Amino acid sequence: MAPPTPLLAATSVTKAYAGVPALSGVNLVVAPGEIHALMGENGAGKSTLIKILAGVVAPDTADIAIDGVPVKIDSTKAAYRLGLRFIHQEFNVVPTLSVAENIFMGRRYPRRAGFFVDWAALNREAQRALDRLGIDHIDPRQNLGMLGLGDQMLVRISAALLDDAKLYVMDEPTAALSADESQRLFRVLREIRASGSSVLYVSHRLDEVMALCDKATVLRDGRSIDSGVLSTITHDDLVALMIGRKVEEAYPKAAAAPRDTTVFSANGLVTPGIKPISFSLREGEVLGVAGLSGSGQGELIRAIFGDAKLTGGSMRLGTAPYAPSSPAAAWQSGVAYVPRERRAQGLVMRRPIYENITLAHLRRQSRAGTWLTPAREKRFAADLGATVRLKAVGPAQDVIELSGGNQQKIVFAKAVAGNPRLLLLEEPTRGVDVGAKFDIYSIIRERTAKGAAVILVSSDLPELIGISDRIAVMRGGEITTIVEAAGLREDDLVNLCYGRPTGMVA
Ligand SMILES: Nc1ncnc2c1ncn2[C@@H]1O[C@H](COP(=O)(O)OP(=O)(O)OP(=O)(O)O)[C@@H](O)[C@H]1O
Repeated sequence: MAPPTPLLAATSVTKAYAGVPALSGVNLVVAPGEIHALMGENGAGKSTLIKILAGVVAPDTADIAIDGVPVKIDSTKAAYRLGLRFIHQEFNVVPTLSVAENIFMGRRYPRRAGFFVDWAALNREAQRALDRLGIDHIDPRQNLGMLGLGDQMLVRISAALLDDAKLYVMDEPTAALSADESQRLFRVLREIRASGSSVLYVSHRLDEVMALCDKATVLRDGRSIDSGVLSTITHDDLVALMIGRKVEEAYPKAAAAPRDTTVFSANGLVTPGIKPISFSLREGEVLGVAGLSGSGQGELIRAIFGDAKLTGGSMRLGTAPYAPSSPAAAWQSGVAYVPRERRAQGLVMRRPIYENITLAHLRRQSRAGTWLTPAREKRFAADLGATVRLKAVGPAQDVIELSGGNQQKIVFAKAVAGNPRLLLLEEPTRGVDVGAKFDIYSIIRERTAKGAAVILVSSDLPELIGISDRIAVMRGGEITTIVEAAGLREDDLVNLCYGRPTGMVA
């Protein structure tokens, strides 16, 4: 029997940026009614390929057919008309508009008398879109900007699901979602598959891909390496295809137990987003922070980083009182921060890599008595880049030209460069490929071996359990419990996040 006509066939896709190839003759074939994973390490070319399908980036060459018919995708409108829907990592939303207006963005609003916007109908339709994902905690009338990142992602996904399409393209949709929200998304994606439409799914979370997707296409260095049915390949072989080497995927163990010296303590800390919080951290200790999105994790980190108004309580760093008036003051005290919104908070996008890495350390470096020359800065950045396996043309390349995962590696490299005493990490491996992820864990271990303490906020539960010594669970702006990470099961942690007893099957 002849194979069915592919829903999407993209062949010989080539794209170079300023002469540097990002894609070299890539092929991607997606059948109707399948969830197809697009995989590859950071900088392999996944986003470039997706942007070409979305009509955002013009390819140098590409033959694209939908349902066997050759098409030209030269604008986002053309992609939309062809039945393609995109949910990107860095999405375009208008925070000052309502959830409903964002869901209907780019579409015709429901109208009364053919002229006036029918707001009631708009909100009703938006609610229907949210219902599909089982979302009942978001009011379509509230401003999108009031929502956390995870909820904003849910709104975007709801918008893409508003009308039936042929192919839904999702770039790391679960990176900002809680475990429960991810499960709801997967249920909808399976419904889409059952209806005969398809999903092209990009994720660095391999377990998720193995459980959800039918087939995968693997890119490496801008070339299609292989493509096939996922049930016929092992997890380890898939990693080896992506990275080109075997990767040790065990969470590195700490060289020694945390020492008894206290590095940091919070005593009754209160801000507008958190209720009194107290805990202390020892030298070499990693404290994980778990919780449903918007439970106060971000507020806690910002309070420690001098970026929130304290209305009560106090902190100590080592033996001295610690009350940073600004993030700059926190850096100066030896507290470093890897923010989750790297574009907004972590990077100066239109400046070179070396400036981004050294920016925060300028004073410390020049105070050491040597001039901070560009050559020295570049050398420093190149060394740090190598430790996180940065894929870039060189340290002088602008950050905006790097792939998402490589940008995240720079934020991390910048944070550890100054040998901080306290390292605040929010989703440090979000968007980072499996090889570099384990390099990042090793660097965390190196720091703790030298006595640094770490606070790790992460929605990746295996990571949280694998790297933390203890895990603080947050709910409604307070720490409800702190548990030992060793031996903790993922579903018990999920139950704790929901305030349910452990041992329950979610
Ligand atoms: N605007 C640009 N200018 C120059 N080079 C670019 C530009 N956009 C992407 N590149 C380069 O193209 C290559 C592929 O990047 P791409 O973003 O497609 O990777 P990716 O597979 O999506 O990675 P990630 O998993 O990190 O998101 C990278 O080497 C990147 O630096």
